Parts: sequence; C-alpha cells; structure tokens
Amino acid sequence: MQAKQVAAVRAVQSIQEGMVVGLGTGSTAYYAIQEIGRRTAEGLQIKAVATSVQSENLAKELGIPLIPFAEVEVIDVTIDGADEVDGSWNLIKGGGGALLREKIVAAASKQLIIIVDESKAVGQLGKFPLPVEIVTFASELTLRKLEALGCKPVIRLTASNEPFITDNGNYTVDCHFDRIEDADQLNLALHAIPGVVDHGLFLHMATQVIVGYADGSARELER
Ligand SMILES: O=C(CO)[C@H](O)[C@H](O)COP(=O)(O)O
Repeated sequence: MQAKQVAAVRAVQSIQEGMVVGLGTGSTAYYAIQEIGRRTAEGLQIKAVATSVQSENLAKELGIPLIPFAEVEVIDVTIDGADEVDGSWNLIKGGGGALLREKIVAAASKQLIIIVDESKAVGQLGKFPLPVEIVTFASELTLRKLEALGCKPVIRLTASNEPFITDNGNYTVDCHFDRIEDADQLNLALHAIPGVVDHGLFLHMATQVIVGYADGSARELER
C-alpha cells in the first residue's frame, strides 16, 4: 500500500455504524472513499455527503448512500486530504479545487480527520500556493487586492489553458506567498476582500491528522 492509501485506510477505521460521513476530495481522499465503499459493500450502514462533484460521482459508483445537505443536521466525521499541514494542525487545502465545499462540510463536522503523506507535513505554511476562490465578476480588481496582501496571485488554468471553474462557478486564484507568517491575520484580510468567496486556510478545524509513510506505516501527527 502506498503512503496516501495507508493513511486513508487508518482514518476509515474511525467510521462507525449509523454515522453521517463527509467525503473529501483529491487523490488521498480517493483512497478513503474506496475503503468506505469496501466497508459499505460488506454491510456497514452509513450516510454520506460529498465535497465535490468528483467525489459524489465516485461514491455513487461504489454504492455509498448519499443524502442531500437539506437532510443533514450534523456530520459525524469528515475524512479529507490537505496540501500542507503544520505542527498546530492548521492546513492549506484547495489544490484539488474544492476548498469551498470542503470548508462548509468541515465546519459542519464533529470530527475532521486529515490524511496526508509525509511530504505534506511542514514547519510553516505557505510554500504551497494558497488557493483562493473568487467570483468571476471584476476578477482583475480582486486580483489586485490579493496582490496587495504580499503574494503573486495567478488564476488557475485547465490543461486547455481556460480558467478553471469550480463546482460553484467561480475562479480559483493560486496565491504565491512562499511563507505565511500569520495565518489568522491573513484569514481575516482575505475575508475582508468582497470578491473573495473563501480560501484554503483551514485554521483550528482538524481534530486528527494521520500521516502515511512510504514504508507502509501510518502515524498520528502530534500537536
Ligand atoms: O484540498 C483538496 C482539494 O481541494 C485536497 O484535499 C488537497 O489538494 C490534497 O489533494 P491530494 O490528496 O490529491 O494531494
């Protein structure tokens, strides 16, 4: 098993009968959804909500029962990946373009289990460009406001060089900071920009971080 899969399989052990489960997005969350599919095929009774169209489609293929958000009061556990995680379990997410739905689901979850391989554990956040979801209206203006925060903002493109459009119909801007000195302050500054819908800093949200290693082991990241 590769590192991402080991972390995913370990995290899925936390899912118990009757739970409402949030399904993350990305290549690590993919392994978690596969494992949830395997367990539901064996008879585990759960209900799930997805953080992207991609994960929703995968869940449908695997026969994982999905419920509409209108029926969700609380999500017991969400298992999701991350692009960076620091020693306080603060995260950069959104590399896979799903940060808004991921944050809505994470905020509604009693437990948020983050699964990563060891390359994602960092001393300080910011080497990975911070994804920011913005509305398409007046995007040039929003880009200038982002630049004023000290980063180089780049609208994410698809392989065919078109702007990448999120599941919510917005742009994603990758903000190159190199290092983020004060993530709490940056969180406030980003939310103060009107065209910003949300951003990939997930602060004080994770309740557990599981790191998978190339030797096939998985360990909880201490805080
Ligand atoms: O935030 C995300 C998607 O928006 C992903 O969880 C993050 O990009 C990590 O992806 P991967 O597991 O493929 O490395």
